[in-house]
Amino acid sequence: MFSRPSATGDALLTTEQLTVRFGQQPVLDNINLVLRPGRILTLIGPNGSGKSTLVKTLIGAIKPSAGRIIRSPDLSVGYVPQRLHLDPTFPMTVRRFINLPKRHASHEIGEALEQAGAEHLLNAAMNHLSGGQLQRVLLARALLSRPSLLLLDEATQGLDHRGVAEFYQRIEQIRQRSQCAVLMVSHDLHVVMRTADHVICLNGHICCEGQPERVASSPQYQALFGDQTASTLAFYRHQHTSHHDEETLRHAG
Ligand SMILES: Nc1ncnc2c1ncn2[C@@H]1O[C@H](COP(=O)(O)OP(=O)(O)OP(=O)(O)O)[C@@H](O)[C@H]1O
Repeated sequence: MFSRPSATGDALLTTEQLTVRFGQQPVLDNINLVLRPGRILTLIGPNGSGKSTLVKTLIGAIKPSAGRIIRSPDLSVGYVPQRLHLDPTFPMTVRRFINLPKRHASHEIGEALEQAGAEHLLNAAMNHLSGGQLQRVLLARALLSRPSLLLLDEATQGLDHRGVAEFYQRIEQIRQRSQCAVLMVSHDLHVVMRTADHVICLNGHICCEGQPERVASSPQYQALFGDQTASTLAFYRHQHTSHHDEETLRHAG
């Protein structure tokens, strides 16, 4: 599981007292986390709480002001960004986009697109993709590096409920198939509470973390997400009660 980095063991990536400032503005303070193979860690937090900054620091795009990141030699990162800025006047197919900056063999591209549910989009124009289709293409591109760690920064932004559920299902299938670790930034509190192994609630610093129910019932979480807490917890309990009932029924049957 994720734990404080006293013993990093088989960790893919560990941060120790990671701190980021933009000029004089502190954005991340004393972040300690451990990412282990095959686990799903979800980052939640209000707007501006430093989630994207943390992800960008982990991929090396932002230099920490203090602290350090320890990366395993086995670490290979696949990154799905929050946004993609493409010049709308510059036509580009998915095939071409996915071969940037490095060309890949056709069978590898086919496999990555299939895993991401985007096999039919190979010859589509990038600037004609819907939000959900674009996310799948970005996911396919991230999978091409055969990541041991998949980093997703609000990958479900703009998707409807069904799109969100499908996306999370797909990530779970990918995790099971490749045993990669997943770190995702999410505002989908309901889904987070159902799918994450470990949740970190960020607000410049880690204000609470642990298994979903523990986080959802913590005072720090409630202070940040108060109005959403009751429904999130109710949803979580309903899901678990339903699973429990199914189990009981199965055993009884
Ligand atoms: N390059 C930058 N230069 C200066 N300030 C920045 C920079 N990038 C982010 N910030 C600031 O750092 C803070 C954290 O931003 P960040 O994007 O990490 O938050 P977030 O939790 O991902 O927010 P959201 O949920 O809205 O995506 C914000 O106050 C933001 O304005």
